[in-house]
Amino acid sequence: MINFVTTNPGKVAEAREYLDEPVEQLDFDYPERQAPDLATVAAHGARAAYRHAGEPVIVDDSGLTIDALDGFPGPYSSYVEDKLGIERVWELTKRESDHSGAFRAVIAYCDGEGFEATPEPVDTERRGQDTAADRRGGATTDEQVDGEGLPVRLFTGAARGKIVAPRGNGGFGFDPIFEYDGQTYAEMSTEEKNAISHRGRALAKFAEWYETTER
Ligand SMILES: O=c1[nH]c(=O)c2ncn([C@@H]3O[C@H](COP(=O)(O)OP(=O)(O)OP(=O)(O)O)[C@@H](O)[C@H]3O)c2[nH]1
Repeated sequence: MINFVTTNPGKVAEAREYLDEPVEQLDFDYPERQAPDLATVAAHGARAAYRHAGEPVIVDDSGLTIDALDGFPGPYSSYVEDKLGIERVWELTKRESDHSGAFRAVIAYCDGEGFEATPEPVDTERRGQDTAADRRGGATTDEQVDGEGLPVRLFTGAARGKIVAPRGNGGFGFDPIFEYDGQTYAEMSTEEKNAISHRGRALAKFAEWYETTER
């Protein structure tokens, strides 16, 4: 059983669809650290979530980056969704000539144990927001991320697409304004979205590692 610590049931639904292992949602709003990269936020969150749960956990920190807006809203996606809403994010993007953007997800696993440091290859598909912490990928130690004393393993995924006027009723968050290969995420089934999405790609890497690693 995997404890997915998140307040977002949309993330859990995708993980359940993807992973063979049962996924339990632990609805705990861990304190989110403000940082310019998702990896730092996810690693910090996984430590806090592990301390809260006392059992192995995963957390996901994800966000939308819009190229013409210099990667906005990035790690602040949740806040921007809450305060501006997706319609206004589309309005901001509409004025620009370049509508391209990317979704990125970092899944962080923490079980209080150490890992061998074997960095994973990084997605080549993304642009902008590619910080040193992101590039490191793979196993991290506290010193490598933020010196808080618990090792965390990171799995990243990215999908590039286009910001469009809202379409579709499925999914959650920014799904209606993110188009990949002619369809918005909100027009796809969970299965279709998982096959190509940022989270699906991160989940694939996590699943491969989780299923083949003795813990
Ligand atoms: O349309 C979307 N399709 C996706 O696949 C997706 N993945 C993430 N997001 C949005 O990006 C922010 C993440 O913020 P976030 O990682 O802090 O999560 P959150 O605040 O929703 O929950 P929690 O896990 O932190 O409790 C939130 O605004 C999410 O709605 C998505 N939007």
